[in-house]
Amino acid sequence: MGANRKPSKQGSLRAKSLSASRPRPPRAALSQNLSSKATRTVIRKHHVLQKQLSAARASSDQETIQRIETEIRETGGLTAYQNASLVGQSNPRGGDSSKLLLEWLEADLSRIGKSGKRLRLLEVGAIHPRNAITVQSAIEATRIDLRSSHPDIEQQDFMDRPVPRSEDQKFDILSLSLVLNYSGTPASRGLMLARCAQFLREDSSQLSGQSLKNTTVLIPALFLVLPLPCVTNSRYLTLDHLQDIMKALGFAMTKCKQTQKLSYTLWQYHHHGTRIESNTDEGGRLGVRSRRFSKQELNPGVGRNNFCVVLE
Ligand SMILES: C[S@@+](CC[C@H](N)C(=O)[O-])C[C@H]1O[C@@H](n2cnc3c(N)ncnc32)[C@H](O)[C@@H]1O
Repeated sequence: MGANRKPSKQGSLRAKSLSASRPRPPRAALSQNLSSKATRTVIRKHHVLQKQLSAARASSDQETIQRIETEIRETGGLTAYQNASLVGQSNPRGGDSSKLLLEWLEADLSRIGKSGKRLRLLEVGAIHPRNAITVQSAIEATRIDLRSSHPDIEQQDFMDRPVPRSEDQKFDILSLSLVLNYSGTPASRGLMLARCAQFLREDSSQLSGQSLKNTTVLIPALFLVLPLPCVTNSRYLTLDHLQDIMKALGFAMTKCKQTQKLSYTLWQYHHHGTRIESNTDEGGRLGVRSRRFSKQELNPGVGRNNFCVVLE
């Protein structure tokens, strides 16, 4: 599917909470005594506590920080959250989101595969080391997560990962599937998106061994998966607004798919975003200023959620 600024479900007035967007768990989960209701409760509770923790940290409220940290521990912490999320990666729920990423990148992958080279991919928020990407020989994957459940997953906060200093250390593909919505504040989400740009190669065309100009090339690319209500039922974010933010960071949306629960998008990185705009001061001197996106009510109404991304 090609880029589509207004997919059919965009702007739907049906009120949906973010937690309702979590896909239902498979039978296997039920046999592990993790009912669909329990799964949703664990995920929702963890998100609420993370958000409260971010707010408490922002105001340096030590007492509240300690209380919330204790509550997170007592409710099973990141381990319980990841287990509940793993249920969502199973086939009955729609499965592993990386399958769609590979489908979208099929042409690029086949070209790269023929050249004998490999694309570098960074998967942020990898709760499991095996997914569709594992069996794709044209991809060399690096996996990170706040909590690693396997030796093939590096335990690391993406926000603390050192920014690559050379093009060689950068990636052709970044995957953030259900990770941006984990970030607790609008500003931290903006920072996370801005950070993605710093990890992507400015030009992936050298990989094919020949010029890729005049062909459909989607890399370097960011694969972003969000719960659908983040972009269809938020007071502060729409897909159009997200595209404006991403454009300022140097990204253009090339693919978009929306299911009942999730929004999948692919963004090609163009390196020169509009975030830094040239301007002149009163004396006519040329300077630069950073383009800002603040919290702005775009979609008023009851029953909406408050998911928001700002660029400060
Ligand atoms: C809901 S799970 C998503 C897992 C998987 N990507 C999927 O699509 O099903 C979110 C994961 O992202 C991880 N995560 C959130 N923020 C992160 C960050 N800043 N750096 C690394 N991992 C992060 C969490 O620890 C959690 O394991």
